[in-house]
Amino acid sequence: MGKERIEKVFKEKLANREKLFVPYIMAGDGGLDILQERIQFLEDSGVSAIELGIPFSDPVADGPTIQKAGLRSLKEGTTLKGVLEKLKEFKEETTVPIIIMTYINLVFRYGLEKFAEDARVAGVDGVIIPDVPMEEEDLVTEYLKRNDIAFIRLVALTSSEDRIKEIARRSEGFLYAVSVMGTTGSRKTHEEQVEDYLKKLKEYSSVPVLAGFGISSVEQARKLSAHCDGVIVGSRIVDLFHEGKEEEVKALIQGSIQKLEPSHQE
Ligand SMILES: O=P(O)(O)OC[C@@H](O)[C@@H](O)c1c[nH]c2ccccc12
Repeated sequence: MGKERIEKVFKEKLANREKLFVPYIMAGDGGLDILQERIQFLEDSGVSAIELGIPFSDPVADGPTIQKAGLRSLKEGTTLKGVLEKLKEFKEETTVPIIIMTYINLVFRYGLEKFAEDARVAGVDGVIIPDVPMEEEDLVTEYLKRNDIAFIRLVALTSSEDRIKEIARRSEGFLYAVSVMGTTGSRKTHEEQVEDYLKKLKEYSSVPVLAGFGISSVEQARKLSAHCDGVIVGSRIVDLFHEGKEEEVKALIQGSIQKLEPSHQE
């Protein structure tokens, strides 16, 4: 359970020459009653962990797809408390690591200490809180540490070398490399830049490095994970589930994992 579960599962998959795949889903999109079934489906499809979003009224880091999913979920009456209670109900049957993604406001409202404790009891292994900067993280990490929950850190393409080094040094569970693709500059230059960035992160980080943001196809997932340990896919998965295209979700996951053939030197 906890941080060790993430690290153990990831290590086993990597030792088995699989790339890591972490889907993001919005908790309560379609109602909390389907959460267990959805987690089970993803687990059976071979994911390495699940990033479970908590809906929030002011999701500053979310794109339009995830914002819409958040609104649907809020309409269903989803709360942080409700999600943790639901997870707790079936935690004995869940073997895939669960990572909660929430904004700090919701955590403050819940109570930091209580959140960390209730998350542990619910079987949560890690959390992502994108609006807590490195300079202010101690407040949160103290409680998470006590409950053995990994605080997953994000790095950006625009982070300075020193900042990248420091975040990588502190990383737990895995390092989330925000790798937005195809926005500025020529495609080639951009790809080279992302490649160097991921390679650098790999060098500094003692935990696996996963690339996320803007990945929606098997081709993109394979391209990026060639330079790191795997990928995180959010919006595409959220859309496919919403449209009822579960088989496409499975195909995206399984195509991206691309188990590597053992090399002849071994
Ligand atoms: O949706 P995308 O482009 O596939 O990117 C993943 C992302 O949505 C997911 O990890 C996420 C959802 N909300 C966030 C807020 C901050 C950081 C990350 C996230």
